[in-house]
Amino acid sequence: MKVIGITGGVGSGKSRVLEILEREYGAQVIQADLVARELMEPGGAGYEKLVALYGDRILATDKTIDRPRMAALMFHDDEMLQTVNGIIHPLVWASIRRQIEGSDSELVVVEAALPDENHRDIYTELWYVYTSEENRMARLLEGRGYSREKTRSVMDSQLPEEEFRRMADAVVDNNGSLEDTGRQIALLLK
Ligand SMILES: CC(C)(COP(=O)(O)OP(=O)(O)OC[C@H]1O[C@@H](n2cnc3c(N)ncnc32)[C@H](O)[C@@H]1O)[C@@H](O)C(=O)NCCC(=O)NCCS
Ligand SMILES: Nc1ncnc2c1ncn2[C@@H]1O[C@H](COP(=O)(O)OP(=O)(O)OP(=O)(O)O)[C@@H](O)[C@H]1O
Repeated sequence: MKVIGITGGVGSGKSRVLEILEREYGAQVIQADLVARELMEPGGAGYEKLVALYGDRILATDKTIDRPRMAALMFHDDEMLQTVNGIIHPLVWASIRRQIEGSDSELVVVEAALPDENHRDIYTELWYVYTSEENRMARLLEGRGYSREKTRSVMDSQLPEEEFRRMADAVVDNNGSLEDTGRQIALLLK
């Protein structure tokens, strides 16, 4: 089994790269963001811990976690960011490891915006999806309706580009068309 990690900053195109790997190469896809989301639903292992710490400040009226509100708090408060990461990330990595162990797929792809040196052993290879900040900003404003301010605060909460490059085994440049990105992926998988 080959396990490829896909990392990169917010809006760099990780999900698009995942789609190509799933559609054209039959990869099984695991997304850390989605794993975290499930853990934070009522009944999930992370929900009680976060609610015990932050209470109504992060809850919607139906008692689910109010994600836009939590983003507005967390991406502007480094202490909260570190605390949430400390609660959620160990649970996310444990879940990802279990899913890989239980998989019989030849190719598994793990999308993680936040690569962690301590979990590098999960991947056979780690790819960094590189897109300039200007292009990411433009794509997120247009494609996802993010505000400039939200995008900036998430970017500032993530690793700097040099760190991503240092950890990665390969770089996929997604500044051009998706066809171009697809060609780079084909070469990397040769
Ligand atoms: C704050 C939350 C509720 C905001 O949810 P929302 O639906 O608005 O955004 P979404 O989850 O799509 O994330 C938006 C962008 O921020 C990035 N991001 C999310 N969490 C983090 C974090 N802890 N540090 C840096 N970037 C992050 C995502 O990769 C994505 O690029 C959510 O991001 C969250 O619960 N984060 C903490 C859990 C976490 O670290 N998840 C990331 C993968 S493990
Ligand atoms: N090569 C490309 N050309 C044009 N638009 C693109 C390209 N790649 C991605 N996009 C668009 O940019 C936006 C961000 O891409 P995507 O959702 O794949 O990023 P991501 O890295 O998965 O984001 P996140 O970190 O939030 O999970 C989307 O609207 C997507 O359609």
